[in-house]
Amino acid sequence: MDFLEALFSLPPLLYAPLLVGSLCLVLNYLVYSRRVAQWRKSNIPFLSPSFLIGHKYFWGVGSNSATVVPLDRIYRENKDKDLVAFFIATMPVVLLRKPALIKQIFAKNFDEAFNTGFAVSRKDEIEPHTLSQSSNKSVWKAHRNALSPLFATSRFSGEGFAMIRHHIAHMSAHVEETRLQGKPINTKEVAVKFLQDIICKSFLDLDVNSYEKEGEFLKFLKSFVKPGWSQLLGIFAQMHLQRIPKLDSLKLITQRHIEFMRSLLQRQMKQRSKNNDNKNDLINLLIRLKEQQQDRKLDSEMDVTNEMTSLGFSLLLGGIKGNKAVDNMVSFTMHLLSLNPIYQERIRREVEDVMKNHATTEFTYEVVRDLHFLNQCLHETARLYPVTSALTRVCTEDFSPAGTDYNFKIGELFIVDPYSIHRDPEYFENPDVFDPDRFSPKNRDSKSIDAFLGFGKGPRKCPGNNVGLLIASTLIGSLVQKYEVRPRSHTKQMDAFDFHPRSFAIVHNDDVLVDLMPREVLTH
Ligand code: HEM
Repeated sequence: MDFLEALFSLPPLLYAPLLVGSLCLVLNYLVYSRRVAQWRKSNIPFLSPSFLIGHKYFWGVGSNSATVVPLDRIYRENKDKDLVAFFIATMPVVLLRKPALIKQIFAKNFDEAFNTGFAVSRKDEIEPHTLSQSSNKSVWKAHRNALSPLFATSRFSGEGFAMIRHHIAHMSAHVEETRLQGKPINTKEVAVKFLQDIICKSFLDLDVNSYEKEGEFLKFLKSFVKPGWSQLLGIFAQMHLQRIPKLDSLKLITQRHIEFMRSLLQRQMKQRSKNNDNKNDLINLLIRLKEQQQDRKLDSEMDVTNEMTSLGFSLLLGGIKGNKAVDNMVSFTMHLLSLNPIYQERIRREVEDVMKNHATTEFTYEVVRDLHFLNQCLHETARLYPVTSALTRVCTEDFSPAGTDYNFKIGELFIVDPYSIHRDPEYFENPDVFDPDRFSPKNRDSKSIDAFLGFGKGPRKCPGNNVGLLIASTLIGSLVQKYEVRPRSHTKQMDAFDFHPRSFAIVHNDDVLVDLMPREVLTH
């Protein structure tokens, strides 16, 4: 009593924070103890929370370490377990360690663990309906089916590749100009521009001309991708406070984004109808959808404008994440090739041989499709530097995976850390070494196939991976054919401490610069 009296005799400015702080401590304690009791009952091994702020390894995240660093430490310290639960701040998570259990939950128990955890308030018009964030299985299924023809790489065969060749010429001119000015090549910048131009043209029929002044659309794209504190907070809030309506500024897709996307799609559709073109892209898909509006029974939660906008965002956000994945893949591969000239030479020989087989001297769809060693290099990069530090699923129904005695309850958040699994010697020999031959058909075994998570797992795995690989192969193949790639900014192989500390994605903290030496000069 004396204590309370003393407390309330303080000025409110002093005692209010003390009261709120104490209340938070009590709430935290309740959250922790309830969940720990549930894990104990469900046979899930767990790590007790450190003093009030979850697991202590995460305390440095965002300031001096990337998310993957604490995840990797927890993964390595719990070798004897299939899975281990702990808290990231007050957020309880279950880290799945074993590929067999991951496959079981992500594929066989798909119906019980469908959500990715980024599901947002169902009241939002657009975000809950985009592919990567969808928490409604029937909408997700319909959208994935509708979009699947757009992810087929055969779309780029024949005349479809002419557009890509046009962008190869554009990119090559830009790279050559930079080189002649004596400057290094910024691999990420080259990849982003190449990709952006191709993805926007092939999906939205939009010429964004990334090499020219940054237009309205590129500014719009950029607003999604900058890793910063607000993005980190937004993602955390999204995973943590799913039922609480979020401030617009913390949403990934804000009202401003929605309005921009709606008017962009309408403009493109109008233009298409006027020109009477028939292309196999998103714009045609939306026109067909609109035509079917009368006789089609739309999901009651959505009208056709919202459905079209969310399809646009599905592609764009997937494409942006994909863009990020592809530009990362390209710049990490260029980094690794710059340190391993022997593999550059093998790519060069492969390009020459494949072109000869196809009786051509230029890149075509068929040439790129047959660059198998280059494809192995890209997979090996995705193994060493997977795009995300956490694949996630949320338990949507109570279940026990077959053959285990774990009982998962609704709301349990599963995370998988591809970086740690990919660097576990149990699945990949000499895991820190860049060795593209481990992905050759001869060397691949079911153990490493199950453990490879570069494109995700189960029905929600990446639908755009082949498009991404095709674009990355075209870019790298055409550069390596002409130039020898030498390291400039990163002269040793990067590890987790070179990653951006405020990004959930595994991205470089600095630009990756290389020098390009023309081969004809070198051979003289
Ligand atoms: C080649 C580089 C790429 C990599 C490494 C990559 C990686 C990934 C990963 C790890 C996921 C999460 C899968 C899971 O949770 O199981 C994902 C999902 C997704 N990706 Fe990609 N991606 C790439 C390219 C692309 C491209 C180019 C696009 C689109 C044009 C794209 C569209 C998507 C979409 C829409 C999803 C969400 C799927 C769903 O939830 O149903 N990706 N990607």
